[in-house]
Amino acid sequence: MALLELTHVQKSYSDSQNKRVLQDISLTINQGDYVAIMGESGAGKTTLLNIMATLDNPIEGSIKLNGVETTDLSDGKKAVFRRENLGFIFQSFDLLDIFNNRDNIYLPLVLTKAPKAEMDSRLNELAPRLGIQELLDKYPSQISGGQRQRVTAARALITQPALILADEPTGALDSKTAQEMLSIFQDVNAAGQTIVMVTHSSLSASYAKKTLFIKDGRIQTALDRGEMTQEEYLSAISNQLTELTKVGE
Ligand SMILES: Nc1ncnc2c1ncn2[C@@H]1O[C@H](COP(=O)(O)OP(=O)(O)OP(=O)(O)O)[C@@H](O)[C@H]1O
Repeated sequence: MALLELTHVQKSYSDSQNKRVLQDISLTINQGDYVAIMGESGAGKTTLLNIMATLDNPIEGSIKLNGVETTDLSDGKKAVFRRENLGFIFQSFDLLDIFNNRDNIYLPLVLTKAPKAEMDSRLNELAPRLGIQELLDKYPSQISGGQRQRVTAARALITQPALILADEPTGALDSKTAQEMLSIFQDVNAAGQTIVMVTHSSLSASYAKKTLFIKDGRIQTALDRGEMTQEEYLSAISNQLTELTKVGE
């Protein structure tokens, strides 16, 4: 079933001489997909993710999430829609320093008036997996960037959203913690949640089921993992990235 459908999406920013940052993006993400988005710096990956997230509007095109045309929603409705359908692991969507980490993680559930016992039981399951038990009573300003990233992941995962959107989720993590985060993503994906992840890391992308390569605001190519082992997929992704940088040289 199509969870997210982008049709002929175009984007330019008014302060960049109307250069098309996204040229003509059409893609479908089905329920249960795990999609990595790769491409060089400035290719348009974060812009695309922000548009999928309803945090930014395209200048042309349609975005349907769960069958709802999100470009037509008012800002208030978009906020409710995001809360009900999406989980964000974005650096720009940082934790609030007025709350400790536990309350930051609970916040999206508090907004949906979830019972406290339910919040506790979900956090008790997530916290050890993300290695954040010791951090829950601290405040975001008291922990490192990588630790904040893990707390942010808990905040995104605790609502069990239909679609998890992640921008460089392993960027600030050491390799062991990065592997942990990716294995959690694999588990939640196996349990039916859909993930879209922007990454510069071929290794991170090799955990996904499909990788989209963006160049100059267009999807240049897509690579399905299919029956490949993770090692074979990693090598295919690395080769594709090399090809991508060659084109137009
Ligand atoms: N708010 C903005 N206003 C003006 N131009 C922007 C804005 N955000 C991004 N851009 C421009 O749009 C283009 C695509 O940026 P985007 O951040 O989407 O790329 P990216 O592929 O995510 O890059 P990176 O890997 O470096 O994060 C770049 O040329 C960038 O300078």
